[in-house]
Amino acid sequence: MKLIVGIGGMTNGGKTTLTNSLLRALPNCCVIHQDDFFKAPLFQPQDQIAVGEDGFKQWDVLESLDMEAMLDTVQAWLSSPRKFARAHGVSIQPEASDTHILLLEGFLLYSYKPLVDLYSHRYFLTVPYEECKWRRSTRNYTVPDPPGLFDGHVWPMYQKYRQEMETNGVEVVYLDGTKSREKLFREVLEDIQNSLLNRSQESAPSSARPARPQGPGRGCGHRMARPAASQPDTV
Ligand SMILES: Nc1ncnc2c1ncn2[C@@H]1O[C@H](COP(=O)(O)OP(=O)(O)O)[C@@H](O)[C@H]1O
Ligand SMILES: NC(=O)c1ccc[n+]([C@@H]2O[C@H](COP(=O)(O)O)[C@@H](O)[C@H]2O)c1
Ligand SMILES: [Mg+2]
Repeated sequence: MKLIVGIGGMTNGGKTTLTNSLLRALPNCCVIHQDDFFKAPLFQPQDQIAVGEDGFKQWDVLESLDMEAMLDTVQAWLSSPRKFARAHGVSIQPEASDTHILLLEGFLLYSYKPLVDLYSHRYFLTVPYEECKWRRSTRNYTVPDPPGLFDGHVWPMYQKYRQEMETNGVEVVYLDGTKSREKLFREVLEDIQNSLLNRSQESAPSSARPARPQGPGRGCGHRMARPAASQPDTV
């Protein structure tokens, strides 16, 4: 069984933190970070990040990422998760050797069409504008934010891509990034574990299947919904 889990959402929503915790807890789990696909490799002055009319380098647009290369990496995992795991130093747990999980983590995961239907789960972390801006001001990116980048480029691009995602009807599970790290981790871990359980029961012979629990409360999968206007960002 192969599961591709997207940990997406806004910059500084807590994606990398959550992903690292899940990576340690899930069996046979590999990760691909979208940040590794910026068209600006470290220590390479000739990067391909355009400068916009606003004067800012356009880091937060899809064209600044080599999404074809990211897709190729996902395809490599899909064609042989064992080989991929071995190459990335992930050892296969014998008691779960048929389960393979790939975490995709990044701020524009659901805006690239060839990837959108490959996810088994699409999570989307958000925090309010003020919290996002504050967290961002404490970060040290490889290329430091110039003054005004957040309000002039980062936030408007976040709003544009999220709006597009909603207009295109991409279904995501929203996660409140102001919850504690532990709470978010438990919530998502439980959700993924439930779907592993459900899938293994579905593939088992019907005589061997235990009865399923009824009603809500099985993880947070029931909150998978079309993005609605009830998810505003407080600016
Ligand atoms: N649940 C949380 N509550 C409070 N702060 C958090 C939480 N998750 C992450 N952070 C902090 O927010 C900042 C951004 O987290 P990070 O995981 O790097 O976000 P992202 O990858 O979405 O940009 C870091 O300083 C991190 O320690
Ligand atoms: N990794 C890099 O090379 C690099 C450089 C400049 C800006 N960034 C920023 O990284 C952000 C995405 O990463 P986070 O979602 O972890 O914040 C984008 O908002 C972008 O502005 C990354
Ligand atoms: Mg990150």
